[in-house]
Amino acid sequence: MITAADLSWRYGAKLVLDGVGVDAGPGRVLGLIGPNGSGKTTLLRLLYGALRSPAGRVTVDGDDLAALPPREAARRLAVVVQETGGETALTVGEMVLLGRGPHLSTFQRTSPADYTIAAHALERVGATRLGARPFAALSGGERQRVLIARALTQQATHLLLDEPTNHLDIRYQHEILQLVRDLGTCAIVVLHDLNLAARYCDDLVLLGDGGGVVATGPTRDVLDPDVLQPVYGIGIRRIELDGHLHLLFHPADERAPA
Ligand SMILES: Nc1ncnc2c1ncn2[C@@H]1O[C@H](COP(=O)(O)OP(=O)(O)OP(=O)(O)O)[C@@H](O)[C@H]1O
Repeated sequence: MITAADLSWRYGAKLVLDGVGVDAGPGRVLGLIGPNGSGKTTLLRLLYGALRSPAGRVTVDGDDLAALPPREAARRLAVVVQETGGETALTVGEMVLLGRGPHLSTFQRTSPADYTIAAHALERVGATRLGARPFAALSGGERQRVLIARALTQQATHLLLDEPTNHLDIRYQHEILQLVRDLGTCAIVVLHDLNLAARYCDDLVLLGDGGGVVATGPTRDVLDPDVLQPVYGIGIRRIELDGHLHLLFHPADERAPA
């Protein structure tokens, strides 16, 4: 469970987040959505402690994140962000094994059990065949899957992901988000694709341009065209198909009749 209240952030004079709260319950997948520049990545960084809000606080299972020793924080929070390790000389297998770091004491070497955990994680993201390749030589989508495998290897109790479907083809977009769901751990995920959010998130936080939360709550409540249209500035229709909610988008000059 991750909760946060009253978070704010400025880049210079620009107020990006103002009094933002987040409530990610145990075993639930919380999506952070909103237009470009609304502060999703900044909020995620506040939630995993890369940035420290001048006010408010973030708690992980009730403990203040700012007070957790780094190793303990890393056992609780696994983070998958964009553009990680592009210049590294590590192989994929070595990269994934780094996820065991928070579980090893200083100078302790990885054990066969650690290798098994890493191999299993690579298998879960469909990347076993990449194990011996240099990480830096992978495509964007392959890298993304390997970084998710590293997060799984970390066996943290919470997972935070920034646009994990970026670079992934349509099959892996669904497979990775289904995997996140199946893990059953508390996850917070920045997503642009509202239809992926509809399918895989239990709850959503919708950020607007003004630095605040426009709507928050169960996914079906937040993905309301009346709520979304003014925020994204595009016509939106909502349909139900095969038991799933889908959104259809219409630029202003093609607005479908209600
Ligand atoms: N290091 C920085 N220095 C100055 N401004 C920044 C910095 N990082 C982000 N910003 C600005 O803060 C605002 C929020 O950025 P952020 O990346 O959090 O938004 P986002 O919702 O994740 O955007 P996107 O959907 O485009 O990825 C943007 O206006 C961005 O230009």
